[in-house]
Amino acid sequence: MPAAMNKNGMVTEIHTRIRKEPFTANYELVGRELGRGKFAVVKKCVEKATGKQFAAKFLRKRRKGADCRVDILNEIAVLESAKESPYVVGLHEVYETNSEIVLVLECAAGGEIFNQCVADNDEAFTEKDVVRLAKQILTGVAFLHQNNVVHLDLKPQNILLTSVRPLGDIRIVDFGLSRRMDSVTEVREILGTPEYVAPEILNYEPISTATDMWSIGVLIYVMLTGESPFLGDDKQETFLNISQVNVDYSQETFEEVSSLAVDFIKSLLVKNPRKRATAEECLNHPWLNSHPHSHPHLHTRAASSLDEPETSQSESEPESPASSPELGLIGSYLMCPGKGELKAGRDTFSFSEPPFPTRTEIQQELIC
Ligand SMILES: Nc1ncnc2c1ncn2[C@@H]1O[C@H](COP(=O)(O)OP(=O)(O)OP(=O)(O)O)[C@@H](O)[C@H]1O
Repeated sequence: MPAAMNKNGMVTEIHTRIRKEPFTANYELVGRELGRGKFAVVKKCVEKATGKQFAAKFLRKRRKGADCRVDILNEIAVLESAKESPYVVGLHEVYETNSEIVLVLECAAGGEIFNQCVADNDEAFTEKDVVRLAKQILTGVAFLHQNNVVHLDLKPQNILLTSVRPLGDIRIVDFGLSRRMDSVTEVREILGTPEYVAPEILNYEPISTATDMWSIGVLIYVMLTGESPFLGDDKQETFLNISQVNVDYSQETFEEVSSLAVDFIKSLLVKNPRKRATAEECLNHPWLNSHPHSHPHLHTRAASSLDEPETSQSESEPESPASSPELGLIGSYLMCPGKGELKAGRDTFSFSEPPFPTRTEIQQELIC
């Protein structure tokens, strides 16, 4: 295990200088809030010295009564390790006050791809757009995986665009749940978005880079159809759909979408993580090297079944839920580098149990 990594797979050694002067000495906040998450507010700002625009992410250090500074250091360390990738949001500077850490990030002015996923007009993606953006997402994720980082929260709200018109390039954001996979480590708490989590998360089985690949399968499904493949009427139904890999591949849902695209998604929404395509394998899939027509705009039917996130403009309480309901699993996960041979001894989550299994200790055996 690298020296600066704790047993939860979090890296705490960073190279960026943490500035202690007030953030407002060097930046001016402009315009409206760009977004918010569970513990952060993101606002547009301008660097006084250069006039350049950035996105300032204000992260609270105390969350639910606990000091979470190490989690923020981990997020910074992951951003540092991915700075060579054009598809991972750039980190410019870091500021710290008694209560907050401010990450000054490259501003992705086009916002979340979520907006195009729910669009029902000419703002919606064409299949050609999705092919181009999928290549970028996979190139970014392949870079993370080559560097032994797993994102663990890939969803349309965390894939941003540099511009909307013309359609720009993607930037992957929100490394708050990311972990290093350099050695077998344990993760105790997984907070994610129910619709995007892989079956191994629900079953408390080991996490690997394949866990991200499941989420990419869901993401591409949503980008092409405007529908969320596993979303049920409640969390329990969503979990059941995920666990049973209950996916609708009907022609009606994939109207105007090529069969190569469906084949691509099928290579990712596979229950066994070892049988799921890797990012590298995906990049070689014929769909990504095909040339679908640029029209029509996809899912121009009635708006999709996706939950629209509430983007609150309020300044006050960053802990309020921002997007679709969160998943909160407290468990014990093993993280396995690569696709090692895994043997998990956990009995499967029963859906007669409450929707949030809270088992704290699971015996697992790992043969890598
Ligand atoms: N660099 C950026 N440029 C523009 N908008 C951004 C940027 N970073 C984040 N945002 C916006 O702010 C939102 C919240 O940011 P982020 O997901 O990083 O916060 P978080 O608190 O870690 O979220 P979560 O609760 O999902 O873990 C994003 O979904 C996006 O809409």
